[in-house]
Amino acid sequence: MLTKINHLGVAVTSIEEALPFYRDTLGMNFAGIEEVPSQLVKVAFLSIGESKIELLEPTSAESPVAKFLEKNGPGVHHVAYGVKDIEATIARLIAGGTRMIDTTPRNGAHGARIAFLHPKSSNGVLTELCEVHEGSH
Ligand SMILES: C[C@@H](C(=O)O)C(=O)SCCNC(=O)CCNC(=O)[C@H](O)C(C)(C)COP(=O)(O)OP(=O)(O)OC[C@H]1O[C@@H](n2cnc3c(N)ncnc32)[C@H](O)[C@@H]1OP(=O)(O)O
Ligand SMILES: [Co+2]
Repeated sequence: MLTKINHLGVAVTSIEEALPFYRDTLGMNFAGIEEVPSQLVKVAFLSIGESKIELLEPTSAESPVAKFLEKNGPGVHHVAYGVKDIEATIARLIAGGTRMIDTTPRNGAHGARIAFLHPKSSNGVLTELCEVHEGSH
């Protein structure tokens, strides 16, 4: 069902201020910045080997990330797992009683299709499914 961890989402107040730590101090590969209007965030991707860190900056006070930052300050926001067939995975989770935030896929970064599980249904960890195809994302 899940293939591997696709990325870890980290909430930041400013990508510009957070980026030097990841790119320069830790030496991760900076893969660019993208705005994702459907989620009201701007994201920066950094890669290390097969793994990625997604820095999330809210673009509006209504953004889920703005609410998270208000409550918790900057920090780890979600874990995203790669899946091959997101509809089938969502259906299987719903059938098993998991509470989904998204019952149908939404558009995420790089045009990937994503869906979130509610943290109350995943032991307090906001969890994202991310449909990934070979050679992309
Ligand atoms: C670009 C894209 C991509 O990868 O391609 C992305 O990742 S976009 C990443 C940004 N997008 C998203 O996060 C979309 C999915 N998230 C959401 O829909 C929302 O943030 C919810 C997770 C439903 C929370 O919204 P809500 O309005 O209910 O906020 P709330 O503060 O009242 O939270 C309700 C309960 O969930 C907990 N909660 C909230 N956010 C959490 C998080 N990130 N991790 C763990 N727990 C979390 C709160 O502490 C609270 O628990 P207590 O009740 O115990 O106090
Ligand atoms: Co994400």
